[in-house]
Amino acid sequence: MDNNAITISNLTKCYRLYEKPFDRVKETFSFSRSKYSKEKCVLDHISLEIKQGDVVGIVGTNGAGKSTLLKLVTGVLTPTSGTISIRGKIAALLELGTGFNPEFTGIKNIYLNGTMMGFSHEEMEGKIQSIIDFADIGDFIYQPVKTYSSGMFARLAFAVAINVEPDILIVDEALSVGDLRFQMKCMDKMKSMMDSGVTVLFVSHDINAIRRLCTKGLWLLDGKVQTYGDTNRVCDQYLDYLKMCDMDEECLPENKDENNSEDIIEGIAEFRKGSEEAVGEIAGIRIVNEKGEPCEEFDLFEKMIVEVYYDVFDEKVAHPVLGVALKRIDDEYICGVNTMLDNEKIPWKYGRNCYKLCYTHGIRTLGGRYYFDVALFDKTATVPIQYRAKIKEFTVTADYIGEGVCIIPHEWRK
Ligand SMILES: Nc1ncnc2c1ncn2[C@@H]1O[C@H](COP(=O)(O)OP(=O)(O)OP(=O)(O)O)[C@@H](O)[C@H]1O
Repeated sequence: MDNNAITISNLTKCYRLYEKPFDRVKETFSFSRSKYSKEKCVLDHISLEIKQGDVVGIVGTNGAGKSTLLKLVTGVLTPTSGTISIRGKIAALLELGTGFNPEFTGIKNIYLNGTMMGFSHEEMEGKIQSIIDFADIGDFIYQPVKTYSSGMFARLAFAVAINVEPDILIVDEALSVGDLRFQMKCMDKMKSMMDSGVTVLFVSHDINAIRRLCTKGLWLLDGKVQTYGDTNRVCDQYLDYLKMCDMDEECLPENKDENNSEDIIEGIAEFRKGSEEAVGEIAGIRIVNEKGEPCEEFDLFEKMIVEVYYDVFDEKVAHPVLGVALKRIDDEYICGVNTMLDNEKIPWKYGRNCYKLCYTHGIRTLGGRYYFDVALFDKTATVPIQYRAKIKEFTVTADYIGEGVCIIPHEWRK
């Protein structure tokens, strides 16, 4: 038997969209079965296995289908096709209001929620005091929830969801509601639930929270699973996608499989004499690890060597300079170095030359996709002999979850 808490197979959720409200009536009563609607699939054949104890962070742009997925898992919505099988009791924190009756008091809603989760009245009696204490909304607990502020409402919803000892907890972006102290209290409680093996599905636009809390990441793109697996990898890919979106209207995701790996293995084209006026030309670069193996992926602390191959046609250039610029996929300039600044003299002999830049202590940027620009300059490092932008892309992987642009070497002291 598998140890899945949630198994989702071929799950699809579609809506019928009608241009005018009356079109729905026309379609229902049409003898010729004419269609007056368009079908919109917001989740498209999703299959997922979520193991017991997994804490899955779900990311995706607005409208990707995250909330719909959570609502289907909790049973608030029914699928158009496909199946979901659940093992254990679910508690859910969905959009404000879901699962609560506005006319009922807080207390009555607690019992109502408990019943929906499968607890008996007696079982809920044993839990009610801890829920009331956790919510901490004073006498409002005896008032109808329609009189609550959104903060009070969130407190009650949270208090119920995390005090009923669920096997599966589902949280849709709810943490941002309520005051800071309450958020910390909830986070504390959620963390201990995660540590005690509760399965969690957690939708958030806060990527750093997902990195810190989740054991797995799920990226939904247009109702489909784009990636599911290692949290950092999923977050890095998703962030790169967002950066690309900023740059590119079409917003196409990076498809790693399309990368031509032959290029890395075969390396650089042979020396060919350039045009009359050319004095030198960059043939290409290889990014290799400590063992000299070409790599596409580096841990942020891993030694990286950039081998720059260039062809010299005119040996008379005095003190040429080699520059290497590291940039993030969204063109953010991370770090540029050149041989003039470092008092290095590069070889400049007719034919193929090579000079290597070694990042001895690793790239130390946050995880994600980056690229190099490489250039040859005159001795002042201002006039380019040749500038090759975006000559090679690569990925930085990072287990250390810092924030910002790079991880500066550091230590803590008393
Ligand atoms: N009842 C409905 N009828 C038609 N379309 C709907 C309905 N409910 C949701 N949708 C559409 O389904 C898509 C997915 O919505 P969903 O709320 O799941 O996205 P989301 O990823 O949670 O987005 P957000 O980050 O903005 O909360 C959206 O395009 C939304 O407009």
